[in-house]
Amino acid sequence: MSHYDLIVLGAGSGNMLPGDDLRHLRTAIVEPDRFGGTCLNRGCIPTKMFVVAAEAASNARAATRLGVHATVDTVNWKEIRDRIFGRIDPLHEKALAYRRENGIDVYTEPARFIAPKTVLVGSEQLTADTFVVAAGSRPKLPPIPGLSDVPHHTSDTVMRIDEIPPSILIVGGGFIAAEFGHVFASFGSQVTIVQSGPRLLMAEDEQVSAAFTEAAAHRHRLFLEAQLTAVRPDGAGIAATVAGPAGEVDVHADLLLIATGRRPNTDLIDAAAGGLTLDEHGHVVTDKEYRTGVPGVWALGDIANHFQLKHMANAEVRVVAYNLQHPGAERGLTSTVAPHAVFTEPQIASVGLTEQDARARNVDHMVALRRYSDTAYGWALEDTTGFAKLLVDPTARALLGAHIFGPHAAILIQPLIQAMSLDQTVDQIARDVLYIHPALTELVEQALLEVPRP
Ligand SMILES: Cc1cc2nc3c(=O)[nH]c(=O)nc-3n(C[C@H](O)[C@H](O)[C@H](O)COP(=O)(O)OP(=O)(O)OC[C@H]3O[C@@H](n4cnc5c(N)ncnc54)[C@H](O)[C@@H]3O)c2cc1C
Ligand SMILES: NC(=O)c1ccc[n+]([C@@H]2O[C@H](COP(=O)([O-])OP(=O)(O)OC[C@H]3O[C@@H](n4cnc5c(N)ncnc54)[C@H](O)[C@@H]3O)[C@@H](O)[C@H]2O)c1
Repeated sequence: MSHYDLIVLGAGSGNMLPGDDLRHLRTAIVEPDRFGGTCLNRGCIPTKMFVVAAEAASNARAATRLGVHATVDTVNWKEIRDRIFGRIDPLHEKALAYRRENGIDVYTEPARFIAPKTVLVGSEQLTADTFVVAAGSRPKLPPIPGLSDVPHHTSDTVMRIDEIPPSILIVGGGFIAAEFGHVFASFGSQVTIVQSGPRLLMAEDEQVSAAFTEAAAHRHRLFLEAQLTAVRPDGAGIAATVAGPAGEVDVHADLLLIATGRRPNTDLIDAAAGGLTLDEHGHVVTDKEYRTGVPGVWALGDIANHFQLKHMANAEVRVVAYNLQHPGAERGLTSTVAPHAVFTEPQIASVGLTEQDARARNVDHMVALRRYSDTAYGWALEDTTGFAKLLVDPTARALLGAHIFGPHAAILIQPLIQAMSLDQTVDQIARDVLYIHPALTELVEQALLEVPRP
């Protein structure tokens, strides 16, 4: 049995916790897989590196409408894949060696609680005064009859395949379906998406979700309000029965990708044996300062929250690191504004309330909308579908939510996130700030100017 001041379970976001300020603590990190966790190894980073390559192919094809006649001769998947993972894979060994060189004990088998503040790692029992539980989440597999008998992928494995599949069937209509649909379609695959809901990206503002679903229908074969009721081997690929409003349809695909959400790894760490309380979705329950119900045990990231976003996990690490150093003066996140982006085509970014949220919660609101095509740079781009939509409190004239659908949405939304976080009014950010002409940021300025004045 070894005892530590601090044990961190999971070296995804958890690996950022032991910094200079906590160097005096005798620390262990338990990570059975790769340092960097989901985001670095099989999430944000590699997906966006594939998206960069997808955009290069997609932009080359789209340039024709501007009079630039380029063709995409070949997409060399192996070259793209090996370049991406050739950059990512060495980082694990470096991070692990760095931790060990700096006096941190690293355990490379999974941990599971056997009692509050006691974990079993391999055959070794570890105890600590302080635990930070950051063991993340993993893909959830739906109960599709026949699934265990056919080859299938999740986001964990699909980026390591050897060839671009001529056709791909994606089950699910969320972030991962939208991003991988874009990547594989840009690389020449025929993409079919089977989504249980009536639109793709159902959690987005309904106008964004509807516009994206319409755009996706031009690129992919879509089955909405549909389920896979059976799947079986078919040559080197699979055949699936898709049941939807139009009845049952058989679909063949060379590759099957399941993207129906993720579940927290609380079962893997036996959170219950550790005395941790779980919510109805299996997440560890914490207070606003990220304390669990067990004194000295903290939890952060995907295992503890519903955001499932890396910038939220990063912010939580900073808060927990602060709280470990300031007993009695703990704090929560300084901003409760949680933005996100979907790196698909067209790009999507969002912060705050959607219009359907505002209606459902009876929140008094005004809506302002500006199209890309009505701004100078959007006009130059000849964009036909993009828009920025704002929800505004008519009394406080503060932003309640912002949703952008179109090129560079993830960057364009940043001043609006700033405004919400810093409690600026729409009038301040519309009129007290200069926007560079004719940059695309004028979309944000002009959307703000569309907000009705009292
Ligand atoms: C395909 C994909 C794309 C994404 N893209 C984005 C994006 O663009 N932007 C964004 O903000 N977010 C994105 N995300 C979400 C983001 O990756 C996660 O929110 C983030 O990585 C969560 O960090 P975490 O530290 O909580 O978990 P993780 O990074 O998953 O780290 C948890 C670690 O715990 C380890 N672990 C598991 N079991 C045990 C155990 N028993 N004992 C000890 N350790 C254990 C795991 O091996 C893992 O390394 C994406 C996710 C996916 C799947
Ligand atoms: N850009 C980003 O920030 C980014 C990118 C990728 C993933 N992520 C994170 O990863 C998480 C997981 O992504 P995801 O796309 O797997 O989940 P998701 O929760 O975004 O979407 C899951 C979708 O699958 C559908 N679905 C569920 N069961 C189904 C079934 N049996 N048949 C057909 N459809 C079904 C749901 O209607 C939903 O639309 C996200 O919540 C997100 O936080 C973030």
